[in-house]
Amino acid sequence: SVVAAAIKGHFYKWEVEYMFWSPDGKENVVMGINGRFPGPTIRARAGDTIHIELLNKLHTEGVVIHWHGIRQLGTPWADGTAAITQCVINPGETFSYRFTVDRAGTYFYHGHYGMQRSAGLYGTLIVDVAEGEKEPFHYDGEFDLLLSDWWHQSVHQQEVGLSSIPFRWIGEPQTLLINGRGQYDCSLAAKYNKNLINECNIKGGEQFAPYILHVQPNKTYRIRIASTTALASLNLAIGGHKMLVVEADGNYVQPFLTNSLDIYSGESYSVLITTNQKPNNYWISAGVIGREPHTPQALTLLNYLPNSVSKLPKFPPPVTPPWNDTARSKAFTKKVLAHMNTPKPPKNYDRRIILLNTQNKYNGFTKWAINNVSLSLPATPYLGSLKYGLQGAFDQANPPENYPEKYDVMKPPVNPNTTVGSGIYKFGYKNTVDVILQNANALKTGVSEVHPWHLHGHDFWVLGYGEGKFTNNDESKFNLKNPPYKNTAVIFPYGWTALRFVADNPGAWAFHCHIEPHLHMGMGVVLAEELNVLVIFLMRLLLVV
Ligand SMILES: O=C1O[C@H]([C@@H](O)CO)C(O)=C1O
Repeated sequence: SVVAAAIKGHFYKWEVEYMFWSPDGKENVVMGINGRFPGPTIRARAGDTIHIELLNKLHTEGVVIHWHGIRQLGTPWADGTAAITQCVINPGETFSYRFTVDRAGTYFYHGHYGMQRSAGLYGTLIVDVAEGEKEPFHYDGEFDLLLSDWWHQSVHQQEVGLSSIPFRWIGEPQTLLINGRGQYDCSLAAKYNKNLINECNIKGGEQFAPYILHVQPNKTYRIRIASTTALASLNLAIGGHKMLVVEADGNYVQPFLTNSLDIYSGESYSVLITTNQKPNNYWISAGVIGREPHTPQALTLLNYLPNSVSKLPKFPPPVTPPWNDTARSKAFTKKVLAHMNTPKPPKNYDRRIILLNTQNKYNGFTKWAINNVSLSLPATPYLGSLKYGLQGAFDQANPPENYPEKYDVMKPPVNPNTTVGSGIYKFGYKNTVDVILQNANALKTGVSEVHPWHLHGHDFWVLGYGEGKFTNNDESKFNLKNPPYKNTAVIFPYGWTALRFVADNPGAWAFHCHIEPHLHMGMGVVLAEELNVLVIFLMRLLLVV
């Protein structure tokens, strides 16, 4: 009965529908769950089973939900990726997600069909350590911040723009949101420069009222920060307080102090702060880096009790570092190293795949391609096609594992024409795979963008980052001692990022740029791991039960 109670505790009935909402003070339509935006927070303990019965109440669209950072060990069908692990849930239909959250950490969930994440289909997922276990650090209280970006144009308009000739880019977001709350056309910090922008007239109950962090003096707080932005890379800072970074993507890291935190879409971090400053209020700000910003900072308050929240902090909000200071961003990213108890990477790899990231054209459409293949998802989900051997369901040829040696990553593509395909990379059970993500120049001369790559079903070790074209000599610089163990890693402009993972989770897994419009334009690949092993695993399970 204890077991039954635990399972019952994590049974949720969710209904997804569009609803009117004002995330930033301007009424719009968002995707809500059970009438809420963002969706409800899931909180469980490591080892627990989560069971979500998802009813699609959208009238004309399918839906799925992906549990970002949860590896789905032995449950590939619960990963929630449309056309990869499942058919979309049709309007009026219910689908049951049942999976184990095997490891404590900061995670989130989001739509993984079309651009539904951009439409607001997301929420927080926190896994606490198992009963009787302890975190490797102490804290008195906790806050969870889910960061996102918001456009006033609907995702349908955005999507039509991306797939039109001429191409219409979505542009920069209107507002940055913290826990689904932001302010458009007014600022919480207007008092510092009155002539520039209006002060927000907020009473507290509004949908766009900031989520304020109320703290007691002289305590330690854990702030969990996850980014589900559609586009923006962010830098977050807390006035007057240093942050001790202790977790990244569900794994503990070697703690390090920082004044500000870079966070790319798909990443999550935990930081510890100590409220040992003068008992005033302080600004928490998040601003755009990596792309030229046209969006004001997201703002909220660190409110030292018993101060009123209306007491203005002494200093204006922290200034976001220059968006194009990539040297600073790289230095920050390289500080993220594994905690000593993290699993170590195998010393050698069985297979190395080099993935060239380029922006190209296909019949006049603007696309992103990997080794000159822009991903086009098939009608039948890969997981089923692989299990039942449906050879006609997707391209059977393996996609290329490298790109032409003469390709100049520093220049726009000489031949910008790409191909479109649905082929997959297949791995033997427990193969150690190295992936080199190679960035390049986009279509326009002198432009190379930041792309955060996210892997489903696994964590990978980030063995290194480098400039220009990856060569075999770069391998000698790999960090095999304490590489961070993550599920999302960024590639910097004109650079490469080296990852290693063990293909030990049978299934069909998405691996893609976490920028929503980029994935939609084909910036991803699909990996498949030995499904026969899965059958064996299930048979064993049946024997045990
Ligand atoms: O995919 C993208 O398209 C635009 C630009 O390259 C063309 O308008 C942009 O900034 C992207 O990230």
